[in-house]
Amino acid sequence: MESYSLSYASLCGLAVVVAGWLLHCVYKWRNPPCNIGRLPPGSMGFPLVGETFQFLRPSPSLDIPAFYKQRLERYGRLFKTNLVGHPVVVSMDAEVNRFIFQQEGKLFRSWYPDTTNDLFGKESMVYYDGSVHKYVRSFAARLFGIDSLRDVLFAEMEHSVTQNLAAWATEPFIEVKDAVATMIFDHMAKKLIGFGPDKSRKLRKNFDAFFQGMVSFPLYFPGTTFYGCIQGRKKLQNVLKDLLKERLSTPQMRHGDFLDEVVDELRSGTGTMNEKFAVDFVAALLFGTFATISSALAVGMKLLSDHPNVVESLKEEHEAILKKREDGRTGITWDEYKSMTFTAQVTNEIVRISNVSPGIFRKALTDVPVKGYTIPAGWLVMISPMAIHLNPELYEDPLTFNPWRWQDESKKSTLLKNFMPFGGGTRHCVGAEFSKIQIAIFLHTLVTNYRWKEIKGGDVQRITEVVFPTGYHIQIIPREG
Ligand code: HEM
Repeated sequence: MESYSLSYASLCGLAVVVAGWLLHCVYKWRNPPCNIGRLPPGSMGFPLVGETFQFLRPSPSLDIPAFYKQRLERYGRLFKTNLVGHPVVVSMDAEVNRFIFQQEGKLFRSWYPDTTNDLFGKESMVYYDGSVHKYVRSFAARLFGIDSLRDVLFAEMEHSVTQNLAAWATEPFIEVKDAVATMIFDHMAKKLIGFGPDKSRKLRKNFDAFFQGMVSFPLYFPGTTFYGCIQGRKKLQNVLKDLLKERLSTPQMRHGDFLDEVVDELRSGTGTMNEKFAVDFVAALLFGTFATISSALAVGMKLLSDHPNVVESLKEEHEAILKKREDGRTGITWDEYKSMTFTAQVTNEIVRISNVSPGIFRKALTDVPVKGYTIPAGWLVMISPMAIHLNPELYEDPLTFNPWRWQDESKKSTLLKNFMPFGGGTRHCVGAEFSKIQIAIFLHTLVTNYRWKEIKGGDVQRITEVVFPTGYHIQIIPREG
């Protein structure tokens, strides 16, 4: 009896110690240390998962999700949280964002959560900084820089858009995001790795679940979104690795694609690029081109369908361009592209509302004071372009698709100052101009030759970018006359 009470007492004692230890851990989790100053307000959520599940909950409309709205009301434009185990300061403050962009490699450096690194590779472009980063950007500019865009890609994009729209017009309907993604992927798979449509479409299947992985919880077992993503990435990497190996073993054979240049670089012996990086780099470019623009254009098509007055103004601009042509030419010139003022305004509105980038991540290299708070060394900062672009103090009536807001010269510079869909500073998006051209050529060819009818789908949700849970299906119809 006595020994029973003793062991019962020890068990109770142990339970108290464990409970105390757990409480201590929870307290430490919820009250992270800050050496100087004070942390921004906010909650670190539950141990291990933080506030990840709240963060991933979509809004059932174009509006900013509740995760941001509630914290904006409670804490203001700068708040702390924990996402997938990382302490993060979320910035919805345009001034703070501009400051962070300018501090790349000084107070902050590019850093992405393990989930993103698992998807894009631990040594992807976002991993490098300083001179290696500069070198990689200049390497990408061989394909996406202004000379290549104007002299090579421009005409190719027009050809690809013309061919695809004509093919879509023979179908009862198309799902916009998927059709645009296929169009861009086919073009880019040819340019980057020399794949024709058959091989390219097989390769793209590996990307299908990929994009969701960027905003999924990193649970790696069969059946989870994250598992599907990583499997897709592995298959993709194997295809690219085998291709690179084959190309390296036959360097004398030229294919007229970007991989030729990668092979030259790897064989040059400068050592700046290695094979592992080359594979991740090409995969990221393949992904970056089609996933981003297809999402933006799907939102763009929905917004245009809902705003026929914008379509009318687009038609006016593009028909005027056709009328001005005196030589019976059919292709768009670079000068014509540069003259598409209203189209540029429409493009701005599409990227402002769609917010394709889920968030821009940086890591504080030291304790950084901002707006009366401290971002401790080692913490992440997540810049949310969406929260800026949908802020009614910066963009009047922000959920309204209004290309004319960009017309007023007196307001334009303020709008542009706060416009950050492509990031900023030394990491400004490599594909920003490519994206704008692709959208302009698409809109030109569409409104001058076709009209369209909504068939099904089109309901939207927003995580940060806008998504269509049941797709968005439209019929493309040739215009008469
Ligand atoms: C609507 C289309 C697009 C949007 C909204 C977009 C957005 C962004 C953003 C916000 C960043 C900054 C990331 C950071 O600072 O950490 C970025 C970087 C980047 N983007 Fe895009 N992007 C788009 C299209 C493209 C395309 C078509 C390409 C293909 C070439 C591309 C390639 C890249 C690359 C390589 C970087 C990394 C730049 C660096 O770290 O220096 N993007 N993009």
